Amino acid sequence: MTLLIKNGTVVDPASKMEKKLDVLAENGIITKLEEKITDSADQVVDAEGCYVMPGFIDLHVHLRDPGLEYKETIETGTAAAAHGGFTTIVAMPNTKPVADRPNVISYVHHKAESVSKVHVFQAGAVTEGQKGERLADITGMKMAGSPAISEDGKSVMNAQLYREGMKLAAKNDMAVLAHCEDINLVNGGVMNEDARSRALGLPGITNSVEDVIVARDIMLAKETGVRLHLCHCSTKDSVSMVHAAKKLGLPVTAEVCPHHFTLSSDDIPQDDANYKMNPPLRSKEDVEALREGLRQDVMDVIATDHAPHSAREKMQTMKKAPFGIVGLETAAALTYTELVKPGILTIMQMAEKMSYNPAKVLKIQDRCGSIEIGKAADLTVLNVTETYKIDPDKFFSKGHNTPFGGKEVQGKVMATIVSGEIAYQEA
Ligand SMILES: NC(=O)N[C@@H](CC(=O)O)C(=O)O
Ligand SMILES: [Zn+2]
Ligand SMILES: [Zn+2]
Repeated sequence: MTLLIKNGTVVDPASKMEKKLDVLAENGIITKLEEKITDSADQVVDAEGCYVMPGFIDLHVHLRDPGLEYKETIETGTAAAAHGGFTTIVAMPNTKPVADRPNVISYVHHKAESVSKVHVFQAGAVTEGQKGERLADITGMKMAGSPAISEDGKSVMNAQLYREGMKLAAKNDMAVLAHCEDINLVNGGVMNEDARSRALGLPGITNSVEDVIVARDIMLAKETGVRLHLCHCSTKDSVSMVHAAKKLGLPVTAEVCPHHFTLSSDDIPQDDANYKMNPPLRSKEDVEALREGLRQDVMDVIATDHAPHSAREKMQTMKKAPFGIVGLETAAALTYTELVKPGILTIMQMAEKMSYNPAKVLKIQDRCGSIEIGKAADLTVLNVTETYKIDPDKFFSKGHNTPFGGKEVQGKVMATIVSGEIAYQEA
């Protein structure tokens, strides 16, 4: 099986090369990178006028399977991933049952093998049932193929228990993907605490809800030596603390979600649960700090926190609806439109934050995350010249819960190639 991508501009974060080159893949591996490849191939993708990027890697996806398939399934979630240019995703463990043991990890991996065109890694929970009482079988989950642990959806509030979990993760060379939220400080909040929440008459979530746990988790990582990856950072002080941790040489990385660098709480037009997610949309000052943190490479990764919910759930008021919005099918466009187009990030930085850096967090950079001979042919062809409107009716995800419907963007995925095969191609 051979596949040839012609006429595109290859963006390779490993060699920092941006150059018009053809790419030949044979049996899933990149075998040629040259100006004009004349070999015949089983399939040819014309990437004229497009970027050819290393396939995007999303460290933060909720696939909702097992148990919450009315929101999403492995089939629909991974189809959405391919549609969004993602070739590898990490699924979070807050399913039903919780992914807290080897057989749930294996269930997701096996099911993905049969129904998914993209690579799927299931993260293991830190504690049994995410109850925060006893550690899950972390070593067993590593043996079942899980690269990371996470209590996403909540924080492990018992720091001693978390510290023991981190030690086990460090021993197993697993990353800890940390959702940072002090559950007591939340105090019933549903959006950022500010003038807008007061105007809407809704209970607020202060920045300290996130910041105190970011500080705690960085100190626990310092003590345990674990690789700590901070999920969905939303505050300016999170950025400062990540910066300080890096200055200390700690193995800390951090992600920002597109909605947090695109919208502030001032953009919430009314009580509409499509604007409800955790952490919440923050102040303009926070948004500015996130953008600056990304620009300066303090913030390493752009991840979606794709959190599908049913229309019925999200029709409710902000007080009642669950937290979360979908993200797989809007992330590339929002990143290009909000960050690359205005010159905040280069296209190379986009490739780093959406592919190369997440590959390093998962320690799979020997296989993917870059465009080099011998690497997996996991590639995303991105058109950035055409302007279009985001249309949730075109999503492959079951979830249509997004505040971005109708938004004009640039950055359309033309083809997603996984192991040398076309997983998605724009008609
Ligand atoms: N981000 C969200 O608002 N929701 C996530 C949970 C999470 O990521 O914390 C979900 O599972 O729905
Ligand atoms: Zn979370
Ligand atoms: Zn999440």
